[in-house]
Amino acid sequence: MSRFKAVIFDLDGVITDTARYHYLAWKRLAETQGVHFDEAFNEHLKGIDRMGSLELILASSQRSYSQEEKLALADEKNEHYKELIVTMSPGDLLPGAVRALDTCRTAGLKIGLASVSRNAFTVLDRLGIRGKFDYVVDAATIAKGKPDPEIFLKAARELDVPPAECLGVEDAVAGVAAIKSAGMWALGIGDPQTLEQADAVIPGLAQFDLASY
Ligand SMILES: O=P(O)(O)OC[C@H]1O[C@@H](O)[C@H](O)[C@@H](O)[C@@H]1O
Ligand SMILES: [Mg+2]
Repeated sequence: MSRFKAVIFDLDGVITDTARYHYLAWKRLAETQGVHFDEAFNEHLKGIDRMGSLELILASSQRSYSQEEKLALADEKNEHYKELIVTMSPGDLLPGAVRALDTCRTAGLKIGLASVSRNAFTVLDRLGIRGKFDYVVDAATIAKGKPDPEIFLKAARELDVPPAECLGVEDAVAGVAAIKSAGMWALGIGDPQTLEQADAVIPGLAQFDLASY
């Protein structure tokens, strides 16, 4: 038995290691603009939507950019990202991901996906797990990205479960903040010091233990 009625998962960095591909694509883009980019800076971009991430990168640039130039740079990054994910397959599911989803299903919980990535449906299809979700938020319908709670609240509403009975799972600082401001219980994936706002933190879904939350 679980005290939750729904579990809402993030995708990138939780279910599959696309966080790595976003990192590589942003790093290349940043370097073409003369902006230094490393893992520490990337940590601030996790969970942030495409244009928001670009703004953070360009804030360190010497020059200013028109809106048209920004859209072109965002497209360039996305084309590179799409090249990186083209070979993805079910073999790219992170350890424990399918078991975690199946555990929630067996326990009778509803399962949602709250990713701000506009590539989320493509990634789910490549991983072969789209059918495991009761509801997947379409990032294109979200006005405010994480850390705003909008995406998690939308998932809860569509799943017809009150936020207080939802467990959110996230690898990003902005994502954990979004879960908490949605009034949900937050399970962090990664480093407890980085994800200090989470209610509990595990290294990965291989350690997911629904009964203990
Ligand atoms: O560019 P996309 O695929 O719409 O992704 C937007 C964001 O999606 C999030 O899931 C990632 O953590 C971010 O790194 C990424 O920028
Ligand atoms: Mg993530």
